[in-house]
Amino acid sequence: MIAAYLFVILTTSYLFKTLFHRVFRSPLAHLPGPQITVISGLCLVFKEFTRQRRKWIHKLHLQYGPIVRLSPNEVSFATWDAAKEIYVSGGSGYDKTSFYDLFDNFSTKNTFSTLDKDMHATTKRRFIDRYNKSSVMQPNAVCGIRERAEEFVAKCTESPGKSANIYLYLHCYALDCITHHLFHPYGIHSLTNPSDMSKMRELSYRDTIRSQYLQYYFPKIMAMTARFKHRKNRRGDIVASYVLDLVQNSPETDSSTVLQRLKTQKDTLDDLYVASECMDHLVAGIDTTGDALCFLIHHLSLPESYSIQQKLREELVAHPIDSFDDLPYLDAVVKEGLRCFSPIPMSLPRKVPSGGRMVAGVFIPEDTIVSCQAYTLHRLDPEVFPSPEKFSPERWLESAGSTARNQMFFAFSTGGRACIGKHLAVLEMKLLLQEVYRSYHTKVWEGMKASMALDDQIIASRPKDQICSITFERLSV
Ligand code: HEM
Repeated sequence: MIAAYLFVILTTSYLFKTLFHRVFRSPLAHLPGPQITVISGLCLVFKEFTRQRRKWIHKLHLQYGPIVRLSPNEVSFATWDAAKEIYVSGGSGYDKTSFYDLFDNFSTKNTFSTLDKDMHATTKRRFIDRYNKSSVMQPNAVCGIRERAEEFVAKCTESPGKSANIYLYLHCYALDCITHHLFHPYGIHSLTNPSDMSKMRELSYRDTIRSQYLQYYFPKIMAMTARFKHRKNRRGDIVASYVLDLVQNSPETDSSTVLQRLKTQKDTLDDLYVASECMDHLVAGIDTTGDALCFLIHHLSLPESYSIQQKLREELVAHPIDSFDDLPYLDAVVKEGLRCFSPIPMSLPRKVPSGGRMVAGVFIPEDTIVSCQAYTLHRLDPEVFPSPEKFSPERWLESAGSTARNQMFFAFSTGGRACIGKHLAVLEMKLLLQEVYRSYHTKVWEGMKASMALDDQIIASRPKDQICSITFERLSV
C-alpha cells in the first residue's frame, strides 16, 4: 500500500515538474504554434500515425509563419536562414535524430542512417566519388541509363493505342538504373525480364508507415516482436537476399560500380556493412526517382500542360541527343517538377547540439528536434515562388530572384548530408524525358480513375493509388 502511495506521489510530482517546465521555463513555450503543443506531443504523434504530418505542418506554417512549435520538444522552420543553420552549419549541420535508426539494414548502420556527423563523413568518403557528376556522366554510365530509358519507352508503347501504367514502369526503370550503377553487370532488368518485376513490387508497393512509427516510438517492444518473425531485412526479403548474395559471393563487377569501390577499400569492410550500404542506395534510388518522374509526366500529360510539352519537344529536337545536360528548358522542367512534386516533401529531423543554438533568430535549447520540409520551403514565401501551386518551368529561367529560388530549392536537401544520388537521379530524369518527348506526345488516359494525390509514407510521398495511366502518341519528327 505504501509503495502504491509512493508511486502515485512520485509520478504526480514528476508530471507536475514536467508541465511546469514546459509552460513556464521552456524557451519553446513562447514560439508560435497551437497551445496544446506547449504541453503535449500527442497531436504530432496522431498526425504521424494518420499520415497527415506534412500537411499539418504546412497548414501551421501558413497560419503561424516560418517558425512553428510542433510539440514540447520539436520545432519546424521554413526559411533559408534556418535551413542553412540546421543542415549546413559546420559542413553537415546538426546530427540526425534516432528517427534515422529506422533506415538501418541487416541491423547494421549505413551512411544514411548514421546519426553522428563525424562518423557519417568517414562512411561517405568510402564511395562518394562514384556519385560525383563526373563519374555519373561517364559515357558508359550514360549509355547504361539511356538503354534503360529506351526499354521504358518500348514497354509503354508495346500495345499501340492502349494506355500504360507508368507508375509501374518508372519504378522498374529506377530500380534497373540504380542496380546498374551499384552492381553492373549484375543489375536487375525488371523492364525486360518479368521475373525481376517481383523485386520492384516488393519494394514499391508496401505500406509500412504505421509499423515504422511504432518502431520509432517503441523500439524495444518492436525488437522483441521482431524476434518471432525471423525476417532478414525489414525492407524486403527477395531484394535483401539479392544484395547480400552479391556482396558475400563477390562476383567480378564492373570497375565503375559502387560495390567494386566498397570491396576495394584499404581496410576490409564487413560484408553486412557493405550490404547495408548498397541496400540503402538501392532503396533510396527507386521510389524517389520513380515517383518524381511519375508526378512530372502525369502533370505534363494534362491538357493544361500540352504547351509545355510542345516547348520541351522543340528544344529536344533542335539539339543533338548528347547535349541533354545543356538544355535550359529541360533543366527547368526537371527542377519545377521536383519543386512541385518533391518525392521527399517531409521534414528531415535534426537534433540541436549541446548548449543550444540560435535558429532563425530564436534560441532553441539543446536536444530539441528541429527540421525544415521541402513541401513548405517550396511554397511558403510568395516573393521567392510567386503562385506557388502553378507549375511554371519558366520561373527557373528568370535571372531576377534566382539566388533565393535556388537556396530555397530543398528537394535534395542541402549541406554535407544532402542527397548523394542527386546527379544520378537528375541524369535518369533528363534521359527519360528526352527519350519520351523527342518522339511522343503523352496524354492522361481518359478512363483513368486513380488518384494522384500525395500519399505520405515514412519520409517519401507517392501517388495515392499507385497507378498512372498514360497514352503515348508517336509524332512524326
Ligand atoms: C529524385 C530523386 C531523389 C530525391 C528527390 C532525393 C532526395 C533526398 C533527400 C531529400 C535526402 C536527404 C534526406 C535526409 O536528410 O533525411 C537524400 C539523401 C540521400 N539520398 Fe537521395 N534522393 C533522390 C534520389 C536518390 C538516388 C538515385 C540515390 C542513389 C544512391 C539516393 C541516395 C541517397 C542517400 C544514400 C542519401 C543519404 C545521404 C547522407 O546521409 O549523406 N537518392 N535524398
